[in-house]
Amino acid sequence: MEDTVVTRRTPESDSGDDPRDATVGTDASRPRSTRALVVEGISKRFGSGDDAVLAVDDVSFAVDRGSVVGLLGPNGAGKTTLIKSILGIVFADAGSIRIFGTEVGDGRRTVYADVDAMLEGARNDYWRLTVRENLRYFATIGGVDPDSVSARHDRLLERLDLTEKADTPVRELSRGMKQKVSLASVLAGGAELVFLDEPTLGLDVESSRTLRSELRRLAAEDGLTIVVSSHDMSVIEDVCDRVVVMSDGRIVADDTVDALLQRADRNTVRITSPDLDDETLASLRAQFDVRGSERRGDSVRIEVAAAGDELYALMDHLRDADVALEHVRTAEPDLEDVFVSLTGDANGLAGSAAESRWSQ
Ligand SMILES: Nc1ncnc2c1ncn2[C@@H]1O[C@H](COP(=O)(O)OP(=O)(O)OP(=O)(O)O)[C@@H](O)[C@H]1O
Repeated sequence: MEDTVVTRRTPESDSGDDPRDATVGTDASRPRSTRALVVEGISKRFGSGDDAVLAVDDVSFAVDRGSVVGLLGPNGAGKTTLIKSILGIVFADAGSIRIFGTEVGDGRRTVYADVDAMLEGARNDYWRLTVRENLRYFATIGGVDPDSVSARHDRLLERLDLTEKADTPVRELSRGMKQKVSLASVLAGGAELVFLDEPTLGLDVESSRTLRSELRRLAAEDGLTIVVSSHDMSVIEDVCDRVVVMSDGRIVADDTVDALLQRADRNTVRITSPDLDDETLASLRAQFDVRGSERRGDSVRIEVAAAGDELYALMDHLRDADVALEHVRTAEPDLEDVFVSLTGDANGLAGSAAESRWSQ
């Protein structure tokens, strides 16, 4: 199980001895870094010569304790390589990583004591063991006496709607339930920093909602620090305080969800009409920011980004061109718009998320 980090952090390893890590001194002998994670100048190249791929290119960012940070990027942007570098599964070529103030990479596995991960939407749970046995197992290999955290396990099972299945072998569960067991297992040992790659993959709407609210609660009430990677923008928008966007191995944005949304300050208008012929479309494109057009039966549907006055001008233009408006809808900009404008990638997104705002 390469994604299971098993060692315990020792008091001396939590020294927070780098001045760049702010510390809070609840106990003078054991200052706690307010940074759960500091990544500086990480680079990783795979292969050599013409076949070389610079998967991660001089990446730096930091994550505060108790915050939820989203890691976004199109396929191949370098997210998994970055997370694996942080976890010590992949060895970076350059840069440094500090976890709770302690440098990774000097052989001290203890730095990973309070870190755990669910990679690529799954975890190697033991399918022959029951749900509760899995939680106890992962607590044990995390260095925790499972009896001492049984109340925590009960709460996790309850929050994730798994109580009724607590004594059922994992192999008998649905895919969505297995996914929730994976998450519960990651949290079973009391890790303080967790990496979740596509945590809602395969979950139905209700389970996804439950899991999102549980992640928010764990961060807000238990001080858990979460780095979550997903192609589903609605998950990121819902759960994360901050978003780090990667493209071609580099960070192209690192900001709060609200600040990122403000970058996309223009609404999108979706207009359907049978009169949107090639000539009219060309005149619209010359004057407005037409984001797309699509034939739908006898009509054409276009999407145009337009703010206040632009919207009036667009409507005037359509009236002057005798374009009958069959259907008009506007949508607020969302994280997907920001993502596409930052990375130029509209394909790596969850289709349902891309369409959902039009039905709101
Ligand atoms: N072990 C490897 N050997 C060679 N190339 C690799 C290896 N792992 C990743 N890469 C390459 O590094 C780049 C970044 O891949 P990575 O898996 O980190 O991206 P990602 O953002 O996680 O993508 P996805 O969203 O598809 O999971 C890609 O071009 C990928 O092909």
